Amino acid sequence: MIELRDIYKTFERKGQSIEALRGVSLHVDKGDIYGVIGYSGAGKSTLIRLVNYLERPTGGEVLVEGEPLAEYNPAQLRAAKKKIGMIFQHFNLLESKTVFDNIAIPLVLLKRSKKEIQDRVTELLKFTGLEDKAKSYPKELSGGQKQRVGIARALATNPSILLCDEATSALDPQTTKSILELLKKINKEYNITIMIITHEMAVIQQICNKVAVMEQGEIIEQGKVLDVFGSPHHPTTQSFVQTVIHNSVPQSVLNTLKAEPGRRLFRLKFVGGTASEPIINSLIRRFEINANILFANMTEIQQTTLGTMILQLNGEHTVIDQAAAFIVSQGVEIQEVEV
Ligand SMILES: Nc1ncnc2c1ncn2[C@@H]1O[C@H](COP(=O)(O)OP(=O)(O)OP(=O)(O)O)[C@@H](O)[C@H]1O
Repeated sequence: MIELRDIYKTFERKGQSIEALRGVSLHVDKGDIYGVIGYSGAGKSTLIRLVNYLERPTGGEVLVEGEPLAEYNPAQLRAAKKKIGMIFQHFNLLESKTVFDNIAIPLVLLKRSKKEIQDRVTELLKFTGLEDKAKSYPKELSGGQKQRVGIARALATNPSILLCDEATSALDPQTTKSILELLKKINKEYNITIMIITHEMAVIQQICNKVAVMEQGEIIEQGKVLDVFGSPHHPTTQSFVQTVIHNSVPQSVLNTLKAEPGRRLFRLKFVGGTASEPIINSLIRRFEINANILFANMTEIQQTTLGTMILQLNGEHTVIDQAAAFIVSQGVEIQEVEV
């Protein structure tokens, strides 16, 4: 659907070269909600702007639905771009036009008939929950409503891809949630593939099925959201994941544990069904150990429960080893934490 092959992008400014992207490859399948996350300056905006050819790569290939955009003449490129809608952090609405007219802009540019424009805009106003705002001006709308207008405008030409550039960064958490729900609905009901860039892991958690983590122009980790959240490898990914899944033991607790020899600490990870199994109960019944749950947390990602637990086990060394092996046999990942 969208393929970036070994993309390089260098900006030249005041005699200086800035390498915004360095060998980025990624593949977005039809139906994906693909999230790209990274700190400021990682290269996310540059990357998403390459997909609809607002930027051209210095090296590498961009394929959208198999089409090599670099080889297209301007007319072909315009036709290809019709399949791609885009929404922005600051909405980019025309203040002098009503909501209806803002949504109609892409259709007017394509010289569609009045009737067609009326029908399509009316449908989109309904879909985005803006029926009563058709005659309002952007300055009369809340941030969430403005973004709904931006979304309706992006959908006007029936695109197959929707690109979202920090679409919820200017919104409060509740409004963010409702906009993300709308994006999910667009993905499901209109079967539109979505690519979203963000610096908030909560956005990835709420709607994406796949994620790529960027740092300094490179993708440092990518995969299914559940896999990346469950086992983040790179320290930057780990720190993003920690913003939504708190699984580290506070230093003050670690300090008290140091004074207790013979006790060992483990981090457990439960995925899906194992999260609801009474494993700790079985553990205490089977082995001569004491178990102390220091921390436990459950998160839902892609309709799957991901649980983490910090468990302190007290008993004989070999018995604790057996208990740990039992936990593994129950399909739970376990890792000893050094204190
Ligand atoms: N038009 C440009 N001219 C020169 N340098 C640019 C240009 N656009 C981006 N850059 C540089 O490329 C790098 C990546 O920028 P980019 O905006 O893609 O990052 P980002 O991850 O989207 O960051 P942010 O979240 O702050 O927007 C930065 O060092 C930036 O200064």
